[in-house]
Amino acid sequence: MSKQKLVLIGNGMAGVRCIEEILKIQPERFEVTVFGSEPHPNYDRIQLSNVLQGATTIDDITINDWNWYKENNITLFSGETVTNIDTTKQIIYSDTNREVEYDQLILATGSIPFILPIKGADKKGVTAFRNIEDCENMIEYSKNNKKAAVIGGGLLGLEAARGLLNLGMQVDVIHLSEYLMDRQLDPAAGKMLQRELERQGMNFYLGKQTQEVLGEFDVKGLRFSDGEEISADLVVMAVGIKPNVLMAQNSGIPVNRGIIVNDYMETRIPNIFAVGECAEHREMVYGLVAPLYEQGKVLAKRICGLDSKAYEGSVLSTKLKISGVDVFSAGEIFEDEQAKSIKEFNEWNGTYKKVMIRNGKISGAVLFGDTKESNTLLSMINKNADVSEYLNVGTSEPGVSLVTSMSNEEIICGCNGVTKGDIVTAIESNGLTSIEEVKGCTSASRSCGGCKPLVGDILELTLGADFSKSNQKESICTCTTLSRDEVVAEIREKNLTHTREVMNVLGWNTSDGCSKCKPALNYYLGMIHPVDYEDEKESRYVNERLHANIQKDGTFSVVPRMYGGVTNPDQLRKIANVADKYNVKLLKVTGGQRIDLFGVEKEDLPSVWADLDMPSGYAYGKTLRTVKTCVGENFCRFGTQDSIGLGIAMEKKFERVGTPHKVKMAVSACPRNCAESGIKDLGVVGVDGAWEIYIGGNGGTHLRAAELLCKVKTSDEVIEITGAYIQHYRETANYLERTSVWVERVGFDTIKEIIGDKQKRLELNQRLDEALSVLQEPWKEIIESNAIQTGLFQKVKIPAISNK
Ligand SMILES: Cc1cc2nc3c(=O)[nH]c(=O)nc-3n(C[C@H](O)[C@H](O)[C@H](O)COP(=O)(O)OP(=O)(O)OC[C@H]3O[C@@H](n4cnc5c(N)ncnc54)[C@H](O)[C@@H]3O)c2cc1C
Ligand SMILES: NC(=O)c1ccc[n+]([C@@H]2O[C@H](COP(=O)([O-])OP(=O)(O)OC[C@H]3O[C@@H](n4cnc5c(N)ncnc54)[C@H](O)[C@@H]3O)[C@@H](O)[C@H]2O)c1
Ligand code: SF4
Ligand code: FES
Repeated sequence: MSKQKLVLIGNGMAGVRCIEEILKIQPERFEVTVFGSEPHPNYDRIQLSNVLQGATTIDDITINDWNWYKENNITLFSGETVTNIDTTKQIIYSDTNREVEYDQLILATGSIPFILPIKGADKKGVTAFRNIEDCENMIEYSKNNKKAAVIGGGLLGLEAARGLLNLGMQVDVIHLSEYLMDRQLDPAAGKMLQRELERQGMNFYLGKQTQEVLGEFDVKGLRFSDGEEISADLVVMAVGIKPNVLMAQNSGIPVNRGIIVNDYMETRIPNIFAVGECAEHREMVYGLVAPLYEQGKVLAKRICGLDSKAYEGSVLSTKLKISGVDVFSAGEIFEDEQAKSIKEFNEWNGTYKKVMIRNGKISGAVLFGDTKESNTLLSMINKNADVSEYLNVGTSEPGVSLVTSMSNEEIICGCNGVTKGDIVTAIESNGLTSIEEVKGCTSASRSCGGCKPLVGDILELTLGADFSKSNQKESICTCTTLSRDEVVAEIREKNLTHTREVMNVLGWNTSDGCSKCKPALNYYLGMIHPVDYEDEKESRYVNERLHANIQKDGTFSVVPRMYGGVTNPDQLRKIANVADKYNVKLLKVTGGQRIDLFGVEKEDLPSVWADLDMPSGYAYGKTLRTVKTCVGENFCRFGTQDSIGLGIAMEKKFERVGTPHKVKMAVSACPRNCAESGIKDLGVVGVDGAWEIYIGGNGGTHLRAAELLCKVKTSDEVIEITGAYIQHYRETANYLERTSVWVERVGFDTIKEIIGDKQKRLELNQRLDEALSVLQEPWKEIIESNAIQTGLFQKVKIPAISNK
């Protein structure tokens, strides 16, 4: 019997997922043809935000590569748009004049971004944010332009804004409503979100209607309806989307806002179905993958002729994908006569929780600052749980994973609708041992990736001692299948000495590597060959290349070192003189007890350093940042030890050496802990004639208390332990892994055992001393090199060497 011809129009997330579901049920039933306007294989659109934010690359976001189509005998016409459908003859026509017959046809044409119909919207520099090309354009634009304006403070606009900040642009967000994410949050959460994003560097214009894009050919700015104008080199429109239905409509398929479908995704024309953002079901169109994937499952069964449950609509839930901002919203979010809420607001922690109740049932939730309960709440909303169930949920003990107390019905992966029970069953019946295997088997973590940590926790819970998080093989980037440990082992074994050589010898699938692997390889090579390796500056991030921190207005901040946070009148005078001479816009005492000079022009940096004549504080570097100290025995009534002396000695000894990520230390002379030793990568606390050493603390976005490693008597012992700890971290952590994450991954007890071993401690210190022995003061090196100044700081300006 000849196969039925199944044609899919739209090679996006919803359509291709539906084909996958069909292949799972009846792999041989159809001859499948796919048309896609975009010249790419099926990719994860969700991850474009992460690409823009620099957390992943375009190469990493392919869901099904070209081979997948071949392996499944699917004919793919990519970069080809279907222009018309003859619904009587059952033929489709494309823009290359191709004609293809179908027995069954799926429309999955997605949405198109809404572009405000205002004057100037067609100028060069105005873009939407929907596909790979938009993303690449923005990245390209950011290289030569400084100011971006994002119109729309919804999910897409804010994720785009964060990406543009990461790309070094100054970002204004223009929003119609008085508070952000007005479709997903209430005003309280919207305002909290605004404060947090302002802290991250975004600037907001709220309650503003954009009237015109200014500029002759290129964008120069925006004018609002109240007459106010702002300047901009790039304008991103993120004001919503509309279902892409024109071609279907012109072909006579009934359309309202979207293509009208029933509970089985059937349109009103025989043998034509619609799925995804282009479909309108019970007067709803959806713009998130979870409902689209549910629709795809129902349609797959229908098309394969199996009895399927009707699609009855979905509860919407969203999380904002911006690092350091936890926001969750699901179901209904506004109170009315029947819908009441339970609210908890913790101003101190900056957290907010609102749980909505309609007719005694949980009907929605908004979480800000702490989204741990999001999975539990989403499950409750989905099953219409009674409010008593919510009130009886206990909080999990600190340090115990949330998944321990979750029931099997609770959803772990919101995007793909996968429950804890599904994952546990898959692990047990298929012998799965890694997140990647769980992803392949259940689809959990396959879309936005936000549920990965919970999947890891379920593996650990189910496999117990057989599961080791540190054994999870993850390649360092998509240029290679090798993990960090494998790459490091190969560099050592084959004595590789350059990044290019590593890429060639280890069979990289790209010629130049990518933004993930290049700096990582540069670090690993430097760690392995500390004396001979010549640092590849071009592989480093901009702040490290220029030895200063770029600010949102394109100027730089300069932080000279002040050992142990101690300064003197001479240094202060020099800083004051430099501030006057170079019009420094802001002088600020940092959390690390030193002085930051903000607003220095790039070309002035070498002269500023020469005039300061102080060492670099490495405030930009992946190395030791500061050793914060309390006043200690010299002045404090409670101090019994010399915290300042020890802090200065540590800072002088360990400064400049490259580490996988930044390292912060502190020394307090008594348990009152004025230097905050408990939240540092390494913290020292004076107690009864001894020093306690704590490791793995973090005071940043993922707050973590440091753990007590050991107690020693003398300052020399502190320095010896610290040296071993730093070197062990240098040798075993992944590039860009903070000690707080490393300690958890490798295991505190393992680290304690290695540092506790006298011989190993000695060897680690010897290797660290070798690395320390060749380091130079970077500012001095630049001041003395004409070539570096010309190459890196544009204007040739030879500063006078200080006559001190
Ligand atoms: C930056 C960004 C971040 C996002 N983040 C999230 C998130 O965190 N969570 C979430 O759930 N959702 C998120 N979304 C939304 C999610 O990506 C979409 O809901 C999903 O991709 C829609 O799938 P779809 O298949 O319906 O449409 P699409 O993925 O848009 O696919 C439709 C495809 O059809 C093609 N096409 C259209 N017409 C034709 C034609 N006539 N002929 C041939 N091909 C055609 C289009 O070119 C397109 O490739 C995000 C979206 C963006 C842009
Ligand atoms: N994390 C996520 O889940 C995520 C991330 C990105 C995109 N998406 C999806 O992508 C789609 C597009 O996202 P979106 O944020 O563009 O849509 P949206 O509709 O959620 O938000 C658009 C926002 O723009 C505002 N707006 C409308 N007109 C405006 C104007 N003239 N000036 C200023 N602001 C205006 C609206 O008030 C609204 O808050 C949505 O379906 C969204 O769910 C989801
Ligand atoms: S930590 Fe103790 S010794 Fe140091 S300043 Fe505070 S109270 Fe004084
Ligand atoms: S929650 Fe998005 S992939 Fe699991």
